Amino acid sequence: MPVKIAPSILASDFANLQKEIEMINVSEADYIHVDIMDGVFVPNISFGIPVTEAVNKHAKKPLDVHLMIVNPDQYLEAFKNAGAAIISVHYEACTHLHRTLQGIKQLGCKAGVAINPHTSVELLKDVIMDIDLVCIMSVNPGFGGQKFIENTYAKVKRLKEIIIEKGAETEIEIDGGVNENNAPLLRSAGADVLVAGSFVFSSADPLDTIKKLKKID
Ligand SMILES: O=C(CO)[C@H](O)[C@H](O)COP(=O)(O)O
Ligand SMILES: [Fe+2]
Repeated sequence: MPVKIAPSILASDFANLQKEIEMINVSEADYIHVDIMDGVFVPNISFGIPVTEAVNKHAKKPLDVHLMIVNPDQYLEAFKNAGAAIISVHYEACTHLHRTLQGIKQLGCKAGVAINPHTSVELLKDVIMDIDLVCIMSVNPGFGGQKFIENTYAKVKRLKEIIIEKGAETEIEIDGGVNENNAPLLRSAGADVLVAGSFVFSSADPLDTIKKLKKID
C-alpha cells in the first residue's frame, strides 16, 4: 500500500475553510485530519461538532477525526453523525479503552487510538487486534507547528513488530511536526499514514507539497 497523507486542517485558514477543503479534494491526499481539542485534555480549544459537520459537507475524502478530549464516549455518536470515517480517541483519556473501541466500531467507524509521546506502544499489546489505526503523537498534542520528537522512530518500529507478532491489520499514523525530512524515515520505520498540518498549509503550494509527501515511497 502506498503511504497515505492526511492534511490537518488545524493549520488551514478557518475563514476560508471551504476553499481549503476543496484544495484537499483535488489533491492526492487520502484523508482530511480533523483535530478536536477541548481545552481540558489539551491546553487549547480548536473547534467541535458543527465545524466538523460543515467540513464534511464539502469533503470528498474521509474524515480522520482526532479527539483530544476527555470523556470521548459521550461524543462518539455526534462525531459519527458529523461525518467521521475514522475516530481516534486518546489512550490517556479512556478508562475502558476496549469498550470505547467497540463503541466506535458499532457506529460503523474505524477505531483509532492516539498515544502521547510519553505513552509506550507496549501498552497497546492486549488491545491491538481491536484497533484499526494507532496514531503515534510525535509532538505533545494541543498545538500545530511544533518540533518533531525524534524518539518517534523507535516507537514506530516497535509498534510495527507488535502488529506483525500479533497478526493484526492495524495501520500506524504519525501526527505532529511531519515534514519532507522526517517523512521518508517514518515510512521506512513502518508508518502507513502521515498527518501534516503546518508543512502543507504554510507552504507556497499546498497541492504540490501533498504530492511530494505522497511520493516518498
Ligand atoms: O494533533 C495535532 C496537534 O495536537 C495536529 O494534528 C498536529 O499537530 C499536526 O500539525 P503539525 O503538522 O503542524 O504539527
Ligand atoms: Fe491530530
